[in-house]
Amino acid sequence: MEILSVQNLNKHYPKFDLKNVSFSLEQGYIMGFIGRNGAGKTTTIKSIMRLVHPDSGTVAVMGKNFADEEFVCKQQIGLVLGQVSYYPTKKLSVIADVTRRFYPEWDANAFAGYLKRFDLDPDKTVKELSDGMRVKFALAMALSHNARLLILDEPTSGLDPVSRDDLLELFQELIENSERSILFSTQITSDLDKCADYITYIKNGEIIASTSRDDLVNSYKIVKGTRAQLTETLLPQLIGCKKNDFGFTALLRTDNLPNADGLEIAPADLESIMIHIEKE
Ligand SMILES: Nc1ncnc2c1ncn2[C@@H]1O[C@H](COP(=O)(O)OP(=O)(O)OP(=O)(O)O)[C@@H](O)[C@H]1O
Repeated sequence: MEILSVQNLNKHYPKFDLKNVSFSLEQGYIMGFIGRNGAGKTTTIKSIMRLVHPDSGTVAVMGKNFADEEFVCKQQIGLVLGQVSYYPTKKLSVIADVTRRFYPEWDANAFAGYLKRFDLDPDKTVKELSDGMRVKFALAMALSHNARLLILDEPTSGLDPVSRDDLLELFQELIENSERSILFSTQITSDLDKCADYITYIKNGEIIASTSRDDLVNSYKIVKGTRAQLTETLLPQLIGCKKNDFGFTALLRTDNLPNADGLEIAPADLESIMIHIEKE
């Protein structure tokens, strides 16, 4: 079942446009949302949640139109925005007490269980938590109102590699029974190599790919060659070609491999795909 469907979202800012953003996410999967700084990831997430008003477009959560049934849709979503701050001087237990009033499905036992599991002391204040603990606290809250869709804006930024790995393992565990899905934006593409089933890639406010990670990665190759191998036929097919004194490195669509005879060919990963596409 489609847990999230985004169709033709548009949002105009004086110096930026989100243009016809469309993608969808099935239940039971993790989707990574990538793009350079300023590409429009947060604006997309905020437009989905109607924290900013999109100029046009529709969002559906489990088949329900978000604009028509905002309350019902929001019950299904756990949103964790970057730099989760809440009220720094309030205790976790107090914040949870306020939050639970907005969620009829709030499960106090589940909340206590997640606090224990994430090693969070309810008597601590938010400012006493590390960045990783703040993300975990936000997740504990989202999971305690039984959110089916977790939308996380850069949840792993600012975390050390071990805490990031911990969190990625948790994400995978959270989708294990196929009831939940996770959409998370990140700059750290290696995190997505580890856990994302799907990738949505936004560039200058436009979605340039939304597909399975494997399909995306397999549809490109990294090619290297000498200057002499940079022929007129090959050149237009190279994406983000970087030249140096000895030769060149570029991205090539796998479909165009027949034109790469004699070149050194290596698999692409998300980072190299992004770097070459952005350089183009
Ligand atoms: N309230 C606003 N008013 C005007 N412009 C805005 C507003 N919010 C965001 N923008 C602009 O929209 C563009 C996209 O910003 P957005 O925060 O969505 O990018 P992002 O992909 O999340 O970037 P980052 O990875 O740096 O967080 C930027 O050029 C930003 O300056």
